[in-house]
Amino acid sequence: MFNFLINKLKAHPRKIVFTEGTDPRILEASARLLSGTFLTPVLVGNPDEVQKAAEEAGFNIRGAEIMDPENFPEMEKMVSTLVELRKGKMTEEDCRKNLKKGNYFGTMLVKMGYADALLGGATYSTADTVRPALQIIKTKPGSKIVSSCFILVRPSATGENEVLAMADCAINIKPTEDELVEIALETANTARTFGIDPKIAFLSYSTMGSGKGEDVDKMRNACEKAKAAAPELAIDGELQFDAAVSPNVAHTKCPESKVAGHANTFIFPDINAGNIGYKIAQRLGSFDAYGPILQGLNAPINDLSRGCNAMEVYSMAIITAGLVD
Ligand SMILES: CC(C)(COP(=O)(O)OP(=O)(O)OC[C@H]1O[C@@H](n2cnc3c(N)ncnc32)[C@H](O)[C@@H]1OP(=O)(O)O)[C@@H](O)C(=O)NCCC(=O)NCCS
Ligand SMILES: CC(=O)OP(=O)(O)O
Repeated sequence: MFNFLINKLKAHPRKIVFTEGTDPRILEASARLLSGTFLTPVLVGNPDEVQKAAEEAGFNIRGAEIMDPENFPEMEKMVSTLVELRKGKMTEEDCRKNLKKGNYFGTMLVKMGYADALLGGATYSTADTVRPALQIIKTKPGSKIVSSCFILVRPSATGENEVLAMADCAINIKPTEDELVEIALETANTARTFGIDPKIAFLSYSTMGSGKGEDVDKMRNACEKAKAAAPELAIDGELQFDAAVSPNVAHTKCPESKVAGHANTFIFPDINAGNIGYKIAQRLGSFDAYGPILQGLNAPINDLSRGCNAMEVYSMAIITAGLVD
């Protein structure tokens, strides 16, 4: 599934920071990455503790770099760089305190070029993983917000993977109409990267006016704005999930829609729906979930679900570093 990213990394090997260097899932994924030699793990933590955790868990992490915020030779330079970046928003004392934590320290390792990418969130919450990136790395030119998308993969009976994209399941709590448009267009790009020809459904509890309410209006308006912004894309809404994915239901509820019944890229109205929706697909629908993949950020930094396993960490590391331009 991710061979295209592995091949890219083989041509340009990278370094990826893991902010939770003693977590057994991170250590297992690191050992696996080290055997591939295309991605060097940079494990944040005390070297003795990281080595001890690796030995106890039985993983060989020879070749990994271990960086300890308590003993980092360039810490003074890092503090002054962060003070400058957060001028008026963080005092020097705040910066020193924050840089003792793996999330801020790791993000600054990327910002200052010690590493190419970062993956965190095995134990940190999404907010604590993403906040340093929002504050320090910022949005890339042309993006107003950072959003996120999940790629969901399920092997099908025909042997071909079923691949879907879902957004925003992790970052923007109550996106506005314009933010939903940006989320949809970014997600279409991410979907294409993973081989999906995006058919985008703006999801709701209503199909084409069958239900009423301001949340319905928001999804319909956002859908119309997205169509106007990207007329070349297949976009429709507002659609209920059954109308979006089932040709039979689509035939009954909205036979004129070209997206309904065949949608593969789903835009949720808010994070409640999105986060619950992707976890239902993952836990009850037998989909593997890769994400949240951050979109619109100025450097490749990604989050993990705290419920992740070592194989998901391994795949997310490849996705994160493989998306470096
Ligand atoms: C992402 C999130 C942590 C940001 O919230 P926050 O830290 O309270 O954000 P703040 O409003 O204090 O903003 C912090 C900085 O991030 C920036 N920011 C916040 N949200 C942003 C977004 N979506 N895109 C770009 N920048 C953003 C702000 O502009 C601000 O920058 P500044 O300090 O340089 O001015 C918050 O939206 C959140 O908790 N989202 C849900 C996370 C979650 O629980 N997901 C479920 C599990 S995956
Ligand atoms: C993405 C997500 O839901 O993360 P967590 O499970 O860690 O809250």
